[in-house]
Amino acid sequence: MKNLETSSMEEPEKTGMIDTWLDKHSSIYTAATRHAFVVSIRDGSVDLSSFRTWLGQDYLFVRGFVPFVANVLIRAGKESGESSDMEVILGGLASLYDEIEWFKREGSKWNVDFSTIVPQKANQEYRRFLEALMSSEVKYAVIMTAFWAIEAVYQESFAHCLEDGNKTPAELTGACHRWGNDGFKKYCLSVKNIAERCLENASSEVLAEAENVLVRVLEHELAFWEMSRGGN
Ligand SMILES: Cc1ncc(CN)c(N)n1
Repeated sequence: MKNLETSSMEEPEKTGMIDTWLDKHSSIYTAATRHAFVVSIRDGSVDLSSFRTWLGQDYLFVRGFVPFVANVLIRAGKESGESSDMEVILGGLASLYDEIEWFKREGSKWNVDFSTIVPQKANQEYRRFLEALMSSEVKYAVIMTAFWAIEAVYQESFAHCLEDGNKTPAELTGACHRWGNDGFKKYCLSVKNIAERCLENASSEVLAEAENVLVRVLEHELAFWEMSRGGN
């Protein structure tokens, strides 16, 4: 993913609520970021019909994710109090244009006709969840936590496919680089730092809601990988 680094300065990683929650919910976090489908890409044993299923379903997901990120952007403009939030989110939104174009190229490469694909249950449920998060009742700190988790699962998963010792097939490295690259990692860290800043000032009710939403994102991500591995 390109154009996501808004500054050449390294952003420090802070320990805060999100890391506490990831420790507490480490089994679902690991399940979402080291799923058998991802591991099969890394070890080269991936079933290409599963990859094609993932590709088609994720294309549909990303089209639903665009309005979600646009909603986060609007909220950042109105509610954040930090002007730099908007730049970070705008960078992410802009890169989704490239992402959709990338999906279309991959669709042609893998003979996946997106116009005939219908969203499977896990995809529909995830998209419904995103729609509910767009409600104005949902606090900025909560939506930012969800946004970070959605991006971070892909970053962690695909970066794993590029780590030393991988046997990722050459024709799949493009997908892995899209979310596993360093710029995307830094972007995720910027989003995490925004979420952490908001959580520092949040009430106990908002903290409980953010923790719950974080776990629910991880569950949806896990179900999405499971759906992909199901193939067809
Ligand atoms: C299901 C899913 N989750 C996250 C991402 C990363 N934007 C994605 N493309 N698809």
